[in-house]
Amino acid sequence: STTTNPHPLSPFPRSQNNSRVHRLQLPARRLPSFPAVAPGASFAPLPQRLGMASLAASAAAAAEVTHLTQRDAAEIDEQLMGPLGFSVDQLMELAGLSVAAALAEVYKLNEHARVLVICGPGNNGGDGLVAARHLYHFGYRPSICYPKRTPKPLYSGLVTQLESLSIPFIPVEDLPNELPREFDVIVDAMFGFSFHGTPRPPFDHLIQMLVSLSDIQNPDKRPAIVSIDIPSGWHVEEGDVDGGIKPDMLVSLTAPKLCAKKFTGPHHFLGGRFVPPPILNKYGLQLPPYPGTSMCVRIGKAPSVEISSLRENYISPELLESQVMSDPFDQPVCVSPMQWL
Ligand SMILES: NC(=O)C1=CN([C@@H]2O[C@H](COP(=O)(O)OP(=O)(O)OC[C@H]3O[C@@H](n4cnc5c(N)ncnc54)[C@H](O)[C@@H]3O)[C@@H](O)[C@H]2O)[C@H](O)CC1
Ligand SMILES: [K+]
Repeated sequence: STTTNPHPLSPFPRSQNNSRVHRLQLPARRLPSFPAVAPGASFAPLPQRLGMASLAASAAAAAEVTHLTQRDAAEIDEQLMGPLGFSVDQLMELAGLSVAAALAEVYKLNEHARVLVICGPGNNGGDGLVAARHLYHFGYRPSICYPKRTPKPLYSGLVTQLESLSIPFIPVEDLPNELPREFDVIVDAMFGFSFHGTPRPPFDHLIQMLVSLSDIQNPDKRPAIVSIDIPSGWHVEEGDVDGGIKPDMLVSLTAPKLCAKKFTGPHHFLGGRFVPPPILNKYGLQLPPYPGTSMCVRIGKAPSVEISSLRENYISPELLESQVMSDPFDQPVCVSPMQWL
């Protein structure tokens, strides 16, 4: 045999005949162990091929999506970036792309081009920087507020990339008083699952600013707030315990954290389509399947679609996202919106 000894950190155990077994086994933390994942399918626990009749079952299953503790979220991150071979840059790129894709699904370019991304000092802020770059390439006009920059090559590289696109960085003290007039969407990328305690300056002020915005009742008179992974300032497990931000949209990454159970806004999405079976199995994750090649999937029920919006833009997907199956030949029968007109 030409095989050599495995690297000491190799995740692949030797099989008896001394060849590498390309299946990483992490010790199970929890009971459930799901059947093998079908090739090309993201997640085994939910039915991979849902017909029209099983849409109700799908909605019910959405209610059973796994919610992670703060500790498990951090542990999964460590395993992805340790024995599972990912780099932080890779995961952040996919996380940020998921956020941009989810935002673009809900807040269409023609009405929501002006996006302010407020970035914190950690990886949640990094996700925001990546999302801003993708939004730019989707045609949006992002601006960034990044008051506490992290002096690591990953972050300075992301800043350089954004500067090369002439994306404005707005110092916190120069943020316009009249945010609703200046922006259509605000992305909250301040804190994710490592947040603890109460926010320190200048984030206390920035969070208060978003709280005041979410107090404006008429959604047409204020920018929509999109939180990445955790609504910043919320307790990662308890949720909004202190009159915090009420985002319109939450994009959970990898899996929702416990605080997401308290999210009552209209748009909850899951992103971070990179979770491999060893993590799914070890943590017994129940997650919805991603449709087709999408980087994000809606969790829970979509708000009802207005016929007028379909008439305006009839080439939009004809199905609610939650109805779209991963297999293009397995879509439920749908009446074209043009036939309704
Ligand atoms: N596997 C995944 O799902 C991935 C998710 N990603 C994103 O990363 C964040 C978690 O990133 P992390 O760097 O661990 O932490 P945070 O961004 O939450 O912030 C840490 C940062 O904040 C400071 N801090 C903590 N508490 C406070 C406070 N009360 N006041 C002020 N500052 C505070 C702390 O000192 C640190 O500097 C996750 O949520 C996802 O968004 C990855 O991008 C990809 C993998
Ligand atoms: K956040």
